[in-house]
Amino acid sequence: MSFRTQPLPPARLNRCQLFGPGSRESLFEKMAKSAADVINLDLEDSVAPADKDRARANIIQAIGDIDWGDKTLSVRINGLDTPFWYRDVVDLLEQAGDRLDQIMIPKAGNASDIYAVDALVTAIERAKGRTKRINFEVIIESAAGICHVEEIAASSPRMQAISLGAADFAASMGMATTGIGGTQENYYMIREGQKYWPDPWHWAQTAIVAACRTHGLLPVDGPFGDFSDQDGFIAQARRSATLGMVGKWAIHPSQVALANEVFSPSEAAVTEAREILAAMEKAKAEGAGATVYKGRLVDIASIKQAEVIVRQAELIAG
Ligand SMILES: CC(C)(COP(=O)(O)OP(=O)(O)OC[C@H]1O[C@@H](n2cnc3c(N)ncnc32)[C@H](O)[C@@H]1OP(=O)(O)O)[C@@H](O)C(=O)NCCC(=O)NCCSC(=O)C[C@H](O)C(=O)O
Ligand SMILES: [Mg+2]
Repeated sequence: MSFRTQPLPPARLNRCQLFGPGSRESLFEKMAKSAADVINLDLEDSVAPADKDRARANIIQAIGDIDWGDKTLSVRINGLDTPFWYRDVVDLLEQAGDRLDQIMIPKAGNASDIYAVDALVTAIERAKGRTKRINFEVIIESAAGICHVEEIAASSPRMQAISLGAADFAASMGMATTGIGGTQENYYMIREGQKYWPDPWHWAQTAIVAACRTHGLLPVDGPFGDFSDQDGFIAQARRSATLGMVGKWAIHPSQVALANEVFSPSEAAVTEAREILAAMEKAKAEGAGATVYKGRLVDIASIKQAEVIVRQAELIAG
């Protein structure tokens, strides 16, 4: 164990990030009224090139006009490989009000990408006297991004969260699929004639979780494209939660409640976590570092595991 203690991530809910194209302003009020913790207004891939200017103007207007409640409000800018991203940053930082919390940087390939956006944001904040710091969230969705995920996580004090973008990630990796997240038909094992489908996203998710946990960020699972497949969404979200991710994107309103449900610990889980903490308090008072709870070992590491669940429950309770 390093002598450095692992930093805690930002103490805010991030169970569901609801996306909507900046060019569909009729969706904005509905997004604001949804039960998502984070709203992502999109300037990137859900907006056609010809609509970029209009989408930017819509978003800047909506940031000030709409009551976003206590949600985290984020705008996804265009990638650094496009001619659009600098105008996104300049217009947002010069014209949008203080309600904007975060910029999402897509297709990050290395720490220098974040540095470039940070330099521009910092200059505009100073020039315009913006006192509220704009935070960053990043999407890992390329081979370069996953190779450099740890340096990206460490790249700026503005960093709050990293998501996996399964669609662009699959394309960049040359994966033989057009599915966005979830089980992939041809990714299977055979044992005694039975097919079994492992999770092709597992390793990338785990790398993101490790980088985020090392640097005190929120690891988030990205989109699940087939919004008619609720069971598929839940299965993917449960796997992500088990691996340490704190939430998942919704690309349709029908996915919001599913994400909130999966990433909120159940009453039974919270009760059990509190019971483990109580059992360990008792053990400590008796001079023991381990004890038995419901027939199984619990020890000092179990305290930390239980605290993860209790902390999340406390955040939800407000
Ligand atoms: C996917 C959609 C295009 C579907 O839109 P639509 O056909 O209008 O859906 P429905 O008719 O089923 O809508 C039912 C009602 O819900 C409202 N609605 C629809 N979408 C949203 C939304 N995003 N937020 C809030 N409300 C929404 C409709 O207006 C209907 O309302 P009503 O008539 O009052 O009943 C659309 O959902 C959509 O555009 N989704 C977001 C797409 C997006 O932002 N994509 C970008 C993120 S994913 C990505 O980029 C990939 C990633 O980067 C990677 O690489 O993996
Ligand atoms: Mg993408």
